Amino acid sequence: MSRKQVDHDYTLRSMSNLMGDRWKKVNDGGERSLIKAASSGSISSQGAASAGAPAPAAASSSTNTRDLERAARKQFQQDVTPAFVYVLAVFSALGGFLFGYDTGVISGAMLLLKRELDLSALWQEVLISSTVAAAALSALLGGFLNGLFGRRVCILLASFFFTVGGIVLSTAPGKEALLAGRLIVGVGLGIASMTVPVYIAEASPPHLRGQLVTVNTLFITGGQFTASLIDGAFSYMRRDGWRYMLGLSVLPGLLQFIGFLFLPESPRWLIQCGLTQKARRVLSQIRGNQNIDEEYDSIKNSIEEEEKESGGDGPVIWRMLTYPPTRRALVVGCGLQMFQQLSGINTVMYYSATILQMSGVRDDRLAIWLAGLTTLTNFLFTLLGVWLVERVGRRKLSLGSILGTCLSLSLLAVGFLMSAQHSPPVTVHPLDPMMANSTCSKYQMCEPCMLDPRCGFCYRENGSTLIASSCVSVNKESTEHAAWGRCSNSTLMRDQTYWAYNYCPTSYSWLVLLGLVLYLAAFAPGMGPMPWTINSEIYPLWARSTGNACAAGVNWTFNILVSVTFLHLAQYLTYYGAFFLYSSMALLGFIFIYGCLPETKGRRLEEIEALFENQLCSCGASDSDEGRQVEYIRVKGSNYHLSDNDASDVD
Ligand SMILES: O[C@H]1[C@H](O)[C@@H](O)[C@H](O)[C@@H](O)[C@H]1O
Repeated sequence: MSRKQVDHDYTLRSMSNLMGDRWKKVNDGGERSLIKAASSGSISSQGAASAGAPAPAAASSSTNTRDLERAARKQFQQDVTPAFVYVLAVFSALGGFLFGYDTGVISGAMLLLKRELDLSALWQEVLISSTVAAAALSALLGGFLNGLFGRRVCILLASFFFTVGGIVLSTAPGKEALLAGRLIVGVGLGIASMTVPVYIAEASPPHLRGQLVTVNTLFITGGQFTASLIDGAFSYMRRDGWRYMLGLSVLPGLLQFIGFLFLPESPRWLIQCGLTQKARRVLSQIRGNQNIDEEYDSIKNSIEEEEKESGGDGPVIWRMLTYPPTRRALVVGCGLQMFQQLSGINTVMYYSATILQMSGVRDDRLAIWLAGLTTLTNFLFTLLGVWLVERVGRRKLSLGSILGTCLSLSLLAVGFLMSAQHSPPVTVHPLDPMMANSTCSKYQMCEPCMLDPRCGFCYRENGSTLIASSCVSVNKESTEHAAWGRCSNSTLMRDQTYWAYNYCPTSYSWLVLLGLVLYLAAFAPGMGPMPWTINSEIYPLWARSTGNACAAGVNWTFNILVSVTFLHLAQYLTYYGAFFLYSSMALLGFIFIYGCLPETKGRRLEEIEALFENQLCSCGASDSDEGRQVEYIRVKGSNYHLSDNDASDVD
């Protein structure tokens, strides 16, 4: 399949409203082809009919024509996109919002929780990572549930888990109940993360599919931003503030649950299950006043064909692995998710507060609010992705994004390297009153001192010079203070005395800050959303839920792997080593995407399987006509050709 071609039945009703008199002005010969065929030989059965139309009109009419074409496109898209599809996408994307909210809110909640419930470091780790681990497992299980019960039931199930989890968390009497709540929320996250993109993709018309699925990632980053605002607001409430932070997720969970009691099942899943009458009803409901015969037939035919081709019995995953096109799609889908996480997004987000502290923001509260700026930047640049996805396509967007990610990670690494090379020396070595010869007092420079998780750097600042700097053991209860000495509590910390844990004061912080901003600007529009969007469209229907389940499972697994290993990585490789490593991962990701990802923009879900029929990594050869979007509308036997690229003429 080399060219996208959408063939819609279209009544003259809306077209004639639109063209009215102008049509009469340029035509006096009754109904015939309005626009000549695509200049570069976009011949199809319908296109061929157009090609036989009379010669092009004079150049003077070309401006009119372009206006006409633009207006026709607008009208066409308005008619094929009833508001219902948007309602459906927004209610589904609440799952994305909860994904972002529940993964983001925990860092702020933990600051309060650890004090109030006296949590050990192990319990803190367990509470944070249990959700991600549960999500990884339930995403895999979600594939099975999706195939069995359908997308709608799975989304209902996920929102039920979000709601119950939120209630358990906000009323938890102790850490065990908190763990139960976090696990329940994690199960919801896994199911929602794999189901929502599939559901939106299956309900959307092809020209909007990328945008609407990308909206789900916009909701993820929106959820992360909201979580940072809520964390900031409730951080002032020392007692029980965490109950509100964790419990507020009940509201969107409940809203989604109620919404989905009324929203329909995916028509594609219904057809697959043989519920054809219901599928027809749903399809015409979500396509508004459109004639759905052609779309319905095309889905039905391709399901029948797919089933014949993929053949054989056995578990879906086995059939996927033994059938070359789905095996290739699975490699691409899982590879994208893996490289998304290996590019270190969650480390960068998590580490942003420290990066800000390095830049001289010393007030804790201010650092929390400023960390909100990081999540806001992530959100705003994802918005750019929503705008770009249908304009430049998935492949170019992913390639540009991962290249930018790779370069900005290198800049971050250089920033850390410069900071390390100009690391301030330890000038005083006070004796540790508790353990006379602790390791901390042996360090001569700030860099090794801060890389050791047991130590922190205590110093005074006189203008821009550091004086009386020492490396001291950290307080075991809270990393905000030293275990002893002048940095051990706020009252002793007068006269420009500061405690730096996890970072060193540096004059190169601007470089790190610049790297952070560029990183988010590059990652968020492409590598953030594209793995989800592309996975929702590259598998044939019979393999879609399993394919998405595997890819989401890979995403969550690498998420936990990268975040759990970061501090150890930093300890062994230093910060700049860790960021250079992420940068090389992004470079590998670039090569992978360049070689293996075909363009899926504008194609019908049923056409996409053909893109994976050839050898796996053919450097995008299958999308030679990428960007050419050709849509045909049948106007009582005539052909209207909408082309993005041509200045077509009216005959
Ligand atoms: O696509 C999302 C998004 O980019 C988030 O910001 C990130 O935290 C998730 O891990 C990722 O899957």
